[in-house]
Amino acid sequence: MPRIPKRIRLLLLVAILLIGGFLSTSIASYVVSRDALREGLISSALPLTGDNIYSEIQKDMLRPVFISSQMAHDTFVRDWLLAGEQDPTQLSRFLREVKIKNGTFSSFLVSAKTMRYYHSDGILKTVAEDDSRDAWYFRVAKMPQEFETNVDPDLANRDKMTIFINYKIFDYEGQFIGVTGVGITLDTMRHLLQNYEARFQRRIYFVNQAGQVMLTGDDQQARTSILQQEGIGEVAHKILNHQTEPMAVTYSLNEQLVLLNTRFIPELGWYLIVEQNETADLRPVQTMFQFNLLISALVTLLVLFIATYSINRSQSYLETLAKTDGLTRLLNRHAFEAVLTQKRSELTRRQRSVSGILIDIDFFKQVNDQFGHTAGDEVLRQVANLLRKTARSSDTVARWGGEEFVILLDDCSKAMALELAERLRKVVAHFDFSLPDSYQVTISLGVVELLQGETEVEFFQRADQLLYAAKSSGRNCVMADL
Ligand SMILES: Nc1nc2c(ncn2[C@@H]2O[C@H](COP(=O)(O)OP(=O)(O)OP(=O)(O)O)[C@@H](O)[C@H]2O)c(=O)[nH]1
Repeated sequence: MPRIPKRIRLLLLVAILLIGGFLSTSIASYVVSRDALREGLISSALPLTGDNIYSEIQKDMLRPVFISSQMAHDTFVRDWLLAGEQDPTQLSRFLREVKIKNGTFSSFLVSAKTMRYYHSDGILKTVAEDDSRDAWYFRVAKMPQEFETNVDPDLANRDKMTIFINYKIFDYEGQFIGVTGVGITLDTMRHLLQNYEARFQRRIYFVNQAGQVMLTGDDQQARTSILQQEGIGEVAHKILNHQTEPMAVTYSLNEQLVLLNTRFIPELGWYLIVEQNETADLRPVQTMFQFNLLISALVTLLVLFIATYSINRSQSYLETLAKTDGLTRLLNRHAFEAVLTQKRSELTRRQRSVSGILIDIDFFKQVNDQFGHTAGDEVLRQVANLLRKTARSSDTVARWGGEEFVILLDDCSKAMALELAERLRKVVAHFDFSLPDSYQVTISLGVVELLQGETEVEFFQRADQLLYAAKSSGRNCVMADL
């Protein structure tokens, strides 16, 4: 397996740390927000809707109870019953008045003596104990409490589902003499549900104790049982077996979570169900999550870009530092050797000449001794500058060590190298180094051409010998082999 460079490994590590960090905080904040939202819906929003609807229902139910109570205590009603139900039109008129005045759907009275069922248009029927549709009357006649609320189809109104307030009538001695009351349709409640559904984007409906859907905001909705419905069917038993406190239940439908709050409404004998699919509410949280991820990705890219840029910069700075001679800013010996190695390998592949010039400042010790080390350093810097300026840009100029320099001339014959060496010698010899007593610095040079198969050591040995020869010949001169 190829080794991954350290720099790439570092960048990978930074990327993994950033992505890991960002991902974990984004996911954690998403989960916290989602749970808080879910918790808010379950523990407060949905129960609150249930509470509101329940209190509105109670409010709506109180008025008919009050009207029914007044009817049951009306002296005309009681006197009319006790007088033997003489003129039914009188009672029908009374019932019609109540109905119109209070805007109820129907009004009725059943006499305990004659078993006649009166309504606003006259006598509807005679109730019979064996008729299941009249069972309500016999239940009310026997019940201990004064009134009840009952939901039944209205016989007088094409069997429309109606909430009846059944109020018992007693004579002045407290004897039971009949049942009266009013019926209100479920339309008011349906409007209530529609209103809440539109306002809160929640589904609100009633089911009876057998699980059958009794009333929804939408009139057309099928009256199926929740026991048979997909999703809610799983929790239907739990809902229908609970009649005390409001209860929160969740179920999933089409891979989405539905949050549900249910409460039993004793006045109706129905369960009020408020449910909400959390997906719509979660959308802003999901959008925020996606936005977080986008920002994280951008920040990660930016950090990686800055890190790559800084690493590259500091790396190239270190590389330059490692290759450069601190005093003269020329290449150092180590870097020069690398260039020479490369040129040698190229030489074997391509037919071209590579030459070298070894340069030494004459009597440099004297410069140091006479003018001090600082002046000596300045001379080194100036000689380096002269070499750099005079050589071609393709030539490699380096400080070989101490007061010695070397130039590698690519694609350059010995003759051309000799020419350059001579030019260098003259440039230095004529340069004003601004030393006291008009002291003139000179250089000696040895010129060699790199031979095929020659080692670096051999190459430098030959150059060194020529330089030595130049020194021996009186300095300030160039020596090249034959
Ligand atoms: N100021 C300064 N002096 C240096 C530096 N490096 C080497 N030298 C000095 O350069 C001098 C070289 O002296 P030698 O090798 O005796 O040669 P030379 O005096 O130049 O005499 P020839 O080479 O025979 O002409 C020594 O005194 C070193 O201390 C440097 O970086 N700065």
